[in-house]
Amino acid sequence: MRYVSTRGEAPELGFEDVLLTGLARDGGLYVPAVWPELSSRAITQLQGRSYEDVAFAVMHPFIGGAIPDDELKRMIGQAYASFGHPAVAPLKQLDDNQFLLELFHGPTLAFKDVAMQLLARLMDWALARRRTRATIVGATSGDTGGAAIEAFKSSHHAAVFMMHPHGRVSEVQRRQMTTVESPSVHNIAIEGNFDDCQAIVKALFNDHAFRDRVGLAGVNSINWARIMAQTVYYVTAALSLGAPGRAVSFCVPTGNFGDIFAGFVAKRMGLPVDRLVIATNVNDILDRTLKTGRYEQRGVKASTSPSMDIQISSNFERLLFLAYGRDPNAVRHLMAGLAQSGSFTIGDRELAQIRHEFGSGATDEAETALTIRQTLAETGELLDPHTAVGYAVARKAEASASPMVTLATAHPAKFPDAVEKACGIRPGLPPRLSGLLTAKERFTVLPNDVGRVRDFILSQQQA
Ligand SMILES: Cc1ncc(COP(=O)(O)O)c(C=O)c1O
Ligand SMILES: N[C@@H](CCOP(=O)(O)O)C(=O)O
Repeated sequence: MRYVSTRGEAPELGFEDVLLTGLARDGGLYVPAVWPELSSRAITQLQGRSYEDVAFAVMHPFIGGAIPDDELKRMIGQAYASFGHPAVAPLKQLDDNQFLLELFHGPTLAFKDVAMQLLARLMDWALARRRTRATIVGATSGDTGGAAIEAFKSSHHAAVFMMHPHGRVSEVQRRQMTTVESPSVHNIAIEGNFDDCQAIVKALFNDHAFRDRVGLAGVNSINWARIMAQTVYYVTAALSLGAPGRAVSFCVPTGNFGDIFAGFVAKRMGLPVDRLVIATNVNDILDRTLKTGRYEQRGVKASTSPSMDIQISSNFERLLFLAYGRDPNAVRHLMAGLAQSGSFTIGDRELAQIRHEFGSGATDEAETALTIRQTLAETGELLDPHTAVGYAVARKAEASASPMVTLATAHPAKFPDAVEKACGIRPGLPPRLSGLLTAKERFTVLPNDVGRVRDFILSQQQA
């Protein structure tokens, strides 16, 4: 499989290079040059198979011959062995037509574990094979950071520098990052929001001298392998609900647009997906974009679903590339507009195409809390605020014959204050995390300044 940049000015790469490269050298994001096909026959053959078997079948075409089959199977097996549910991503029925896809059974209780547990193994394997080291720099609004640190904390080949917005993640999320004791883990609290952190990551990738000097790598959804691994659970969910004979819709709590883009990839491959519904919190840029055609940044508002407090959705660039017929000139033009004025307008034809594939909806804070309360009363299920945003939108989405699956992206125990305030119940952490709230924290506060972050990374590497 070959991969191309959305901005068309970086070299085409194979899977292993894409895995270790992160952002393309032209500032774009890598996407496969063609979509592998998941035929009806192939989907039928996956019925009744384990998560690990489906993962191998779905991901193999993206990896091609880059990793021997037995090695890939071993890494998939190890990645999901630590999950607290044998199905890895179990499906739960809430109502006649409403389902939850529980993606929080991994070690850090959020959907990020699903891809990150595998990504760390793939990257370590590739780095060991090349006898080289990587410096991972990431940005998190709360969950990517914890998942990455957990997955890479024992890596012999990578150091992790993770930036989170200072004071804007939940205490559990922060502590899952800052209490991990490992010489190769460095936490940076940026005096800014998630968009600032992500902008610093991209600026460091675009500093080619720095990038080459430290062997920069990415574990955000910039990295194609993250999207690839997230595609798998759309397939397992659809299989459970009757694919290939029955189409399924998905409603996805959305921030950086990586998770729902993975669903779009599954659809492009041939999975019978009916609607893909983008659910946003008060940071509703994507909902507004779908309704008006104008992608327009406004200030990030802090919410009870902090992981979705994002205004610049990195992966939307991948969708634009596809909507514009894989035209990198169009993407460069739109991204230049975003950099200059904080906005761009999508062409009528392209907007119609996007609307054909995606629906959208937004919820405010009151509706999120109400959804937590009502869902508990009606079904006994305790939702985290991100999942509640998704479920609120799923229930409002236009009626469709297909089952609607909301992605349950985090465990409520990661957001005990918000959940307790909404419904009076304070969810407790699992026993294995009982020491989290008293463990010693380590992090460095830095201003929202790429130069200061660069200097910090270099100083830690020399130390
Ligand atoms: C719990 C949770 N839900 C939803 C999202 C949004 O996912 P994405 O950024 O892939 O759109 C995130 C952050 O990524 C998250 O941590
Ligand atoms: N919500 C995310 C933000 C980063 O998203 P990613 O999918 O690009 O890693 C988080 O929790 O950190």
